[in-house]
Amino acid sequence: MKEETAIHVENLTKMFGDFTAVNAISFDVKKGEIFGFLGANGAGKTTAMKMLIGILTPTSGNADVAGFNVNTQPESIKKSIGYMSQKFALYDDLTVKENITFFGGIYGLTRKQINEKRYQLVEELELQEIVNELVSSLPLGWKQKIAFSVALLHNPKIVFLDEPTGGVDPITRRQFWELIYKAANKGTTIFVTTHYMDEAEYCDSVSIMVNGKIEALDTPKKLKEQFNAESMNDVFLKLARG
Ligand SMILES: Nc1ncnc2c1ncn2[C@@H]1O[C@H](COP(=O)(O)OP(=O)(O)OP(=O)(O)O)[C@@H](O)[C@H]1O
Repeated sequence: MKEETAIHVENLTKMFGDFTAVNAISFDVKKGEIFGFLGANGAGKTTAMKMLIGILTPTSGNADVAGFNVNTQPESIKKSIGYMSQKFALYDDLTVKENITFFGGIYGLTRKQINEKRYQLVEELELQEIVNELVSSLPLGWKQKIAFSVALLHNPKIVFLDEPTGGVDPITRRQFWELIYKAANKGTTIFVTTHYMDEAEYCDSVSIMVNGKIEALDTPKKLKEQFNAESMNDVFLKLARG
C-alpha cells in the first residue's frame, strides 16, 4: 500500500447466506481526502463500512485501512480510526464535559490529554455555555458537531461518518461540513455516507453503490460530465434509481 493511500479495497465481498450484500467492491481513498460513499437504501453501504472498520469479517476480498489489514488486523484498525453514526453517538444522560472525558478515557488518552482536548474543543466549537449541560438538552445539530469532535479526540488517521447529518436543516449541515473540511485540511481522511446530494458535491471523490456493487466513482465534477447531469442529485437518480 502506498504511503499516501489511506484505504485500499480489493474485491471486498460480504454474503449473508445466499444474499450478496457487498459484491466485490474495489477502490482507493487518498490520505486527507473526503470520500463520499453513496447508495440508495439497502445498497450495502453500512455492510461495507462495517468491514472497513474491522467489526464485520469479509466473506472474501481484502482491504487495508490506515495501513492495517481488515482480515488479519481488525483490532489495530479500530485504534487508528474514528467512527460516528446517527445511531451511535454521545450519551444523552451525561454532560458534554462528561462525554468528552468518558470517550477520551475509552480512546486511551491520559487525564492531561483529555483536559487539553476538552479546552481545545470548547474553544473551537464555542461550547462555553453548554459544556456542563446534559447532552439530551441540546439540539440535534449540536449533538452531531460534538459527536464528530469526540470521534476525533484520539487524532485518528481516518474518520468514518455514517449519515452524520441526518435530520438537521441545511445551514446546520453546512456548519457540520466546515468541521469536516477543517479535519481534512489537517490530514485526516474522511469516509462519509450521506443521503443528501448537496453534501455529495462537497466531497473530493464520490462512489455510488447499486445493489452491492460500485457503479460509479470519480470527482463530483467528472461524474456530472460522465452522466451529462447538472447536479449530483441527477447523477444519483440516473444511476442509483435506474
Ligand atoms: N446481518 C444481516 N443479515 C442479513 N442481511 C443483511 C444483514 N445486514 C444487512 N443485510 C442486508 O444487506 C443489504 C445491504 O444492507 P446495508 O445496511 O449495508 O445497506 P445500506 O446501503 O447501508 O442501507 P441504508 O442506507 O438503508 O443504511 C440489505 O438488503 C440488508 O437487508
